[in-house]
Amino acid sequence: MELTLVGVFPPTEGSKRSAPETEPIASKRSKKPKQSPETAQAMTGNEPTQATNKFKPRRGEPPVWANTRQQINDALEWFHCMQGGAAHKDTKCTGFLVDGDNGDRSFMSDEVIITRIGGDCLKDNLNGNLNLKHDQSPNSVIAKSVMASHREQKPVGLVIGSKNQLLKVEIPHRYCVMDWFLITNVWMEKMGKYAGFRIRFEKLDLSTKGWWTEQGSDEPLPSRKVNRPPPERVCRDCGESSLQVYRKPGWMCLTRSCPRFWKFGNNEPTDLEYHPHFLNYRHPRGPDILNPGPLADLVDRNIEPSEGLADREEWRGIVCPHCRKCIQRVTWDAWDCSNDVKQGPQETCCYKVVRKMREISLQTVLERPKPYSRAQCSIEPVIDKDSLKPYEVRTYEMPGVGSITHFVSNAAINERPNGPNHLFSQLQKLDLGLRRYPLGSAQVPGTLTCHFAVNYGVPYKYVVSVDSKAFSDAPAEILTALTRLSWATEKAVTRVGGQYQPPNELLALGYFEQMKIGFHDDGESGLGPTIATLSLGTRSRMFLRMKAKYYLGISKNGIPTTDDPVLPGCLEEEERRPLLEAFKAGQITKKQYIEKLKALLVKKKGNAPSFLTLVLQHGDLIVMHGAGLQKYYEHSVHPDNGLRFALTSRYIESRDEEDLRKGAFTLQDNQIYDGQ
Ligand SMILES: O=C(O)CCC(=O)C(=O)O
Ligand SMILES: [Fe+2]
Repeated sequence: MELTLVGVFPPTEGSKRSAPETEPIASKRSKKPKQSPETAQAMTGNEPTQATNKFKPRRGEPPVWANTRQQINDALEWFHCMQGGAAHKDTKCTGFLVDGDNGDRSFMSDEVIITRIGGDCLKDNLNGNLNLKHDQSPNSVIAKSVMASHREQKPVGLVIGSKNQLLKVEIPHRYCVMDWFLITNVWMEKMGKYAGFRIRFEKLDLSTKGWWTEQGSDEPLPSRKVNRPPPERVCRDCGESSLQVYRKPGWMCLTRSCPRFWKFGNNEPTDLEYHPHFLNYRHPRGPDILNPGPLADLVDRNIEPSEGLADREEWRGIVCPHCRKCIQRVTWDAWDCSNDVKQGPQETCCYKVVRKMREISLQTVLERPKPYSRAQCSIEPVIDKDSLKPYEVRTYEMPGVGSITHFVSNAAINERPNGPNHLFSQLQKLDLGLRRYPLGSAQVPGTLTCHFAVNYGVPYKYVVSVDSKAFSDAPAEILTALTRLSWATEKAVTRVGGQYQPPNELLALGYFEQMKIGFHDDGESGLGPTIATLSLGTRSRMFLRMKAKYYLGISKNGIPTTDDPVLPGCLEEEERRPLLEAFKAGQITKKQYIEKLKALLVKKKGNAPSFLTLVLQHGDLIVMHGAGLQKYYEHSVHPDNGLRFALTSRYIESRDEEDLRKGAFTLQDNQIYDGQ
């Protein structure tokens, strides 16, 4: 098969023509070429956008669809991509989304799509369009992966989003899988001030019409229309060959480094019209193109065993064999088509696969731990092996901020009745109601957490819209964990001279293989300054770092942090401290302080490195104490591969009687933990 790459790399020797033409082709033409059905449909890509009442009847239905990005991401292995248009795997582009803003000159016909490669853009506040902020680099991951799939003729799965304005038919769901396509051309064009990549896709299977075409629309174009490639010319300045993408104004050099790049005569083009051969040409399908197989696996998972493990496969999404929606694993024990944060009003599918967990032995999750490089630690702990024996207690003091106390467990503690081993086994058998919730701070709405959670006691912000369960209705194991957490909280707080407040809330998190909790803080108004966590199951690492706004001293939008305490280890600490002191002493005004901070910190970006990494083993307890730890710092936890539970308790202030009732509990004598 012959696929053409134009305007990006110098073509190979063989593809250069010896005698470049001197005049642009189009200027020699006197007669306007006849438009093919395809070009008549959308010649420039700037046609009016579709209005709801103008939709034409659609030929078919999408083979797979989804309401959120994460649903497709979870269910289709060729579309692992939460942001941006292009999904890639092993340095090749595997999937591509064509949604709202595809840029000027976007084009879509039944079999050909021309769009741009996303990224490197800023949003125009006036019209919401995305504009390039600099030239796109051929070395970006996305450009390289697109070029690799083009070069290797690797079919790419296309997904269309309902914000797309180029189709004449209604797109029935927010995201709909189209079909496999080939990337036939990748080239550069000027888009506003800067140059970016454009990409042409061609439907792989030309023998059938896509579901997105108009009912009764023409069958595939006759061969005389599709076997004429667009003209190609060699630039007299740079000697590189470029295809003629545009009939109007005519041929232009598409080599970015050439002085004649994107110029017709001496000017940049203003009025562009695609060359009909560029749109209509269908690249011959050679024997090298590998059949990518079905777009999705449509197996009914109910024919499989009803018990599962906690491995990665178990929480991948599946495609509903009834309605073809991508279903996420939202609850601990089921794939359920009706369980969807963004369900549409017409959705009635009740397909469900119940998967109880087969008990996983502690031994299997504890064996073969991953090798770690030395844990990062810029604070030396005070180690106490005696006073709370058999625990070893490591205290990390952060003056003015708080402290972190790590109770290191061991086999003797873990094996005791009602101890960590017993809890790990029991939590697998109980129906705790663990589920993934939408992330409040997600950049992509509808994104679910990468772990399961359930809240007991006084409601906590984590479970935004969902009620917490009362401790009086909780299984005994939850109270058993709570008493251990209360014990650790009291010991840790009193050791650093703090005031102990018994916890009244417990958040249980469950992690399957490759799940984690990203950087966050546990701060909430009314939240006490102490947070205790019991780790069960596979080993994990807890990372702590300064929040970016305190580390950099400036927000992402370039606004200086005015409540900046200038924490030890922050960026430009030596310059920021005297500035803060001068401001506090009234030597400079707030305005001057902000201006000086801006001048010092403008362009600072990125995240703080972790200053503390704690390795949490089965049975260990961690207590974070001090409101400053949640205000200025954030933490994340990455379990090794395997099953893990984390039970975290806090004290939450509330005046709501119902909430307080949920947080009340009574313990039997044998439930009280004595530290053994
Ligand atoms: O999994 C863990 O150990 C941490 C849990 C956590 O950070 C939280 O519940 O807020
Ligand atoms: Fe947390």
